[in-house]
Amino acid sequence: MNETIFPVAPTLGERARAALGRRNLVFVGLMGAGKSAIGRMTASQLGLSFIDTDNEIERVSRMTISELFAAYGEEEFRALETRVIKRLLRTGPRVISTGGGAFINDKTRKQIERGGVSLWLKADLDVLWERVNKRDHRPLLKTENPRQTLENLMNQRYPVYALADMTIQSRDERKETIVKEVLEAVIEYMGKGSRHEQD
Ligand SMILES: Nc1ncnc2c1ncn2[C@@H]1O[C@H](COP(=O)(O)OP(=O)(O)OP(=O)(O)O)[C@@H](O)[C@H]1O
Ligand SMILES: O=C(O)C1=C[C@@H](O)[C@@H](O)[C@H](O)C1
Ligand SMILES: [Mg+2]
Repeated sequence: MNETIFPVAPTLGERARAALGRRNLVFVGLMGAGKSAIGRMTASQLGLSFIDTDNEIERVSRMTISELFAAYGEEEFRALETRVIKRLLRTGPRVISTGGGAFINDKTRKQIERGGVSLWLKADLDVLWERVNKRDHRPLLKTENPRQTLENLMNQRYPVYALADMTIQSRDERKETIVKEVLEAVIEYMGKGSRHEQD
């Protein structure tokens, strides 16, 4: 019997994986933007491993983020975060979801610029608040008016997150849809005159 073999078109994930090459894909953005949830699903589509820097920091320090802030303060936490991210970028490629403040730190942001392509998951205050107000494990939001604190962080940080290579709006939409947009953005960014084109 004659068998006809049809060429199989690569999936969106496979095309994005090829476009990414040896680069890490690094998710940045505020608490609740979806970096962990969308990052994990994106990694699975790309066939890459996934790591969340907050989880990795908790693993290596054997302390929770809240405990680290309480025991050593934010500055020490940032120094640890910088070290952890540097190591993760060196041993990729992988998908890395960063803690909300990582990209704001100049040193960490420069590392990410060198070792990865960055994607800002941008979200409105209402979306973020809806997602973060259910849990109280975030030390920076342990204030009298956490919604206002979140808004202040948006005002301070959004100009810096805007330096990321790509931006995708995180909104009340199925996670699968956001992941698809992420993969399309990677293909477009890596293909069209990105600063990583020659890598
Ligand atoms: N598109 C979406 N639709 C519905 N829920 C979402 C969507 N994206 C994320 N979420 C949910 O919002 C919550 C916050 O998301 P996630 O933990 O991924 O945010 P994060 O950016 O990693 O926050 P943090 O910086 O605090 O770790 C989670 O419960 C997640 O499942
Ligand atoms: O936005 C921030 O500065 C933070 C976000 C979290 O992911 C944690 O990294 C920590 O709570 C600090
Ligand atoms: Mg997270």
